[in-house]
Amino acid sequence: MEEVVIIVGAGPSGLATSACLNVLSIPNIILEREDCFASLWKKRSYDRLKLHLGKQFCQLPHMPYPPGTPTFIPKAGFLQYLEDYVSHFQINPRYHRFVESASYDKVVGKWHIVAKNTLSDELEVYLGKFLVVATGENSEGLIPKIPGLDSFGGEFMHCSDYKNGKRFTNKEVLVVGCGNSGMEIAYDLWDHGAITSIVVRNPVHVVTKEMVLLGMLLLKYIPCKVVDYVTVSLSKLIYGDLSSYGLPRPSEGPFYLKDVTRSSPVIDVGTIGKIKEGEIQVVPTITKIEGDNVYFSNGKMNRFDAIIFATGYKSTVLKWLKESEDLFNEDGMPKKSFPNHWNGENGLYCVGFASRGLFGIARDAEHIANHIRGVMSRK
Ligand SMILES: Cc1cc2nc3c(=O)[nH]c(=O)nc-3n(C[C@H](O)[C@H](O)[C@H](O)COP(=O)(O)OP(=O)(O)OC[C@H]3O[C@@H](n4cnc5c(N)ncnc54)[C@H](O)[C@@H]3O)c2cc1C
Ligand SMILES: NC(=O)C1=CN([C@@H]2O[C@H](COP(=O)(O)OP(=O)(O)OC[C@H]3O[C@@H](n4cnc5c(N)ncnc54)[C@H](OP(=O)(O)O)[C@@H]3O)[C@@H](O)[C@H]2O)C=CC1
Ligand SMILES: O=C(O)C(=O)Cc1c[nH]c2ccccc12
Repeated sequence: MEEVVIIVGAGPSGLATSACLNVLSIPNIILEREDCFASLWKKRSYDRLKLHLGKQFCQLPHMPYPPGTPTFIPKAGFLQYLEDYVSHFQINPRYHRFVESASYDKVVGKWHIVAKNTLSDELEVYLGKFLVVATGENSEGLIPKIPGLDSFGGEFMHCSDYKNGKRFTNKEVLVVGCGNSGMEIAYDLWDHGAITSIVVRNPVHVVTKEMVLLGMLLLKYIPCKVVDYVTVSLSKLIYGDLSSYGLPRPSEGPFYLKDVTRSSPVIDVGTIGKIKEGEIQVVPTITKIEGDNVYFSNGKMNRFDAIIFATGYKSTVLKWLKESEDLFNEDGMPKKSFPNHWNGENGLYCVGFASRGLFGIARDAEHIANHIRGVMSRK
């Protein structure tokens, strides 16, 4: 099958790119390994998830949210928006297509893509002048290697498999990782009556969603240093010094760190209050696991029924994309820094790899579609 543009992945990134190309009347197809679009949101995220950035930072190109949409949109509202987006722009991803390899054929000047049809188990070949990688920064969950994890007697899972705390009532549960997933899942577990602990191994910024919204608006007019000063001051005012609870603040500011290290500040959903009340325990790094017992770097030990690893994700693009040295590093993330991260050679692009959430995705998609139009009009 031959197409002008082949997009791999039907998450918000793939959908946004397809919409921008459709608006420019540039033919394109999306190949998606799952049976639906936005599979991360539909299948691999917990029930209580809400968008944590204000709606103005979460819209895809060419379609604002309808009037009356709340500032912070729940998962179901975001999925409804995507449903409307897909039907409005007549996007029809090809589902059950697991892309296994993509390489550039210099002789014919086209990308040669092999996808497994997971329904028929047959391999299909697609040819495209342009290839857009939209498989995301969260393609696979990361579980760290911890000595003795294999011996753990209870249940353990990555947070992408966690839905809610219903079956953990009265169970001793350890959450590993204090990013936004870990912190919110710890709250959800507590809310369902689990005896909850969370591993925090490094300093972390704690903010409210309103502070992030204010910060994002201010960043348009004021230098990052000043915005960070305002944000940290507000955080100190609201949360105080959390180091005695095991949550010291980093010395660098939250927006600076987001920019430089890609790590997001924790947007508190109530977890901090529960930590202060002693309802959720903060524990340091795990040193080893023996059976049901987990040992920590402070020499203490506790038994747990379950462990939820909220320890981040990885990109899987290097598993299938050959000859991508100019665009991706060995972690499958862009080599070039923002804002020049999205454009490779031979018609190769990536969308959604700038760790800038949905507004970063919208920006990449528009750049890519316009660039493809430019290349096509020069030929
Ligand atoms: C829990 C969570 C909450 C988030 N909340 C927000 C938020 O509130 N606001 C915000 O701005 N950002 C948020 N983000 C960040 C980001 O906006 C989302 O992760 C977003 O879904 C990324 O979109 P994407 O299309 O790049 O990747 P994904 O949504 O991960 O989509 C990638 C798609 O590619 C498919 N795929 C992968 N490999 C292959 C292959 N080999 N062949 C075919 N298909 C493949 C996957 O099945 C998937 O459907 C959140 C991230 C997470 C993990
Ligand atoms: N809309 C929303 O409400 C939500 C948004 N998100 C977003 O999704 C993305 C992914 O978030 P998330 O899933 O939290 O992943 P992150 O990568 O943001 O966080 C991973 C966390 O795990 C910790 N960690 C990693 N390895 C270990 C280890 N071996 N032992 C202890 N701790 C460890 C990291 O700590 P360290 O810093 O020490 O490496 C970090 O705190 C982020 O951009 C986030 O903002 C996620 C959830 C909800
Ligand atoms: O959910 C995330 O972490 C995102 O990538 C969205 C985002 C972009 N810039 C930010 C700054 C503070 C918190 C979240 C984000």
